Amino acid sequence: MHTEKVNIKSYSRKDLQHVVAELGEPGYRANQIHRWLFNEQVENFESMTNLGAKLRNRLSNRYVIQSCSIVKKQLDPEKKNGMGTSKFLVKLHDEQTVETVLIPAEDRNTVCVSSQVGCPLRCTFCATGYMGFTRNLNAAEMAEQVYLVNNLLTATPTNHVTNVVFMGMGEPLLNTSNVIEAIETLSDKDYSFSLPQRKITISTVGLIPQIDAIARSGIKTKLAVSLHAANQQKRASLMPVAKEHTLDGLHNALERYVDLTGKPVTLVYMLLEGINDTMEDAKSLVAFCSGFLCKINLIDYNSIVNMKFKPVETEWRDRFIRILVGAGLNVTVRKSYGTSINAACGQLALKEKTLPADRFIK
Ligand SMILES: C[S@@+](CC[C@H](N)C(=O)[O-])C[C@H]1O[C@@H](n2cnc3c(N)ncnc32)[C@H](O)[C@@H]1O
Ligand code: SF4
Repeated sequence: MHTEKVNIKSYSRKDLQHVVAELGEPGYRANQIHRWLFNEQVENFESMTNLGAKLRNRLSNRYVIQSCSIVKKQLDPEKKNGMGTSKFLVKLHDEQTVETVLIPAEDRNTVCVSSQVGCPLRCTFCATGYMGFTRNLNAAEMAEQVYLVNNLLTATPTNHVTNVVFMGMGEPLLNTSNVIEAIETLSDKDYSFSLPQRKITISTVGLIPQIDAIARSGIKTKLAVSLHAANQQKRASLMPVAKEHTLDGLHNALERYVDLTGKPVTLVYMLLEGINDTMEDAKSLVAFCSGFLCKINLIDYNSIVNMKFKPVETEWRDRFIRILVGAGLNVTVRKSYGTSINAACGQLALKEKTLPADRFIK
């Protein structure tokens, strides 16, 4: 009977322990294999020279090594660090594709990683939400998005990835265990890439049990919560998931998170004209921020073809900011990079695809 070989990269480090145990090998072999796959990034079992010919043969009879690859690049003409904001279409282990974005700045090179093919949460302002959900990415597929971009950057001496944000396609906390595994691989101190966990940010729509799980997990990454409204009714109409993961519940979870980790949370707020931008909305945001350490990151709405939302005028945004700052909050404004190539937040699924009728400008 013909059985298809499994991609060994689809296994977590723990699964690799089972793989070697089944072959009657000692546990340390799992770490050796993991190192060959993710530190040396080898493409065949023959290269795993410290395993012995017999074991290498047995592995290649059962498994294959399949990696992700970049199948399309789009570069923003505005350059920093020799490269502009760049969007990469990355082919996964099974031919599905996701988008990965490089955002170079004066002092850093940030890679925006996708965690799912599509997203099931259907936030009303996000193009990815309209793709529907296909599947979660495994840990290797997330780590490899970073390696692929890093390999391009390191072609230029002294240039490398310095920050990673899980802000690409998908909701990372619907794929928590794989995301944590990817973070552990990217930050493994024995590997040459070895990115400190504090340079990695997980962005979530605000899933309450998963925020608790992240706090308890002991990982040292940063947490960003996409808030976008501090009024329950408004938030639920923008983000359907907020009906179940309510603002009150989220506030309590963030208090617990900060208590346990000692780290502030970034609240991401996208100003949408006539929707969440009134002075009353600013005051609700101030009230939401009491009781736990946080920073506000105001972001611009990146327009999605045919969607009914509009970004606010700069003067209006400044009035909003004055209320927040006046209340003693720490506010930053994120400049949107990459809009000319549809690489900015929420634009990652944007193709020539038509959106449903309720998203058309009325
Ligand atoms: C695409 S999401 C992925 C991470 C996670 N699912 C989340 O929602 O936080 C990353 C960020 O993009 C924001 N976003 C989505 N659509 C946007 C749009 N049209 N303009 C600006 N930001 C958008 C989200 O609210 C979130 O803060
Ligand atoms: S904003 Fe995040 S959670 Fe919402 S649909 Fe987009 S990817 Fe999913």
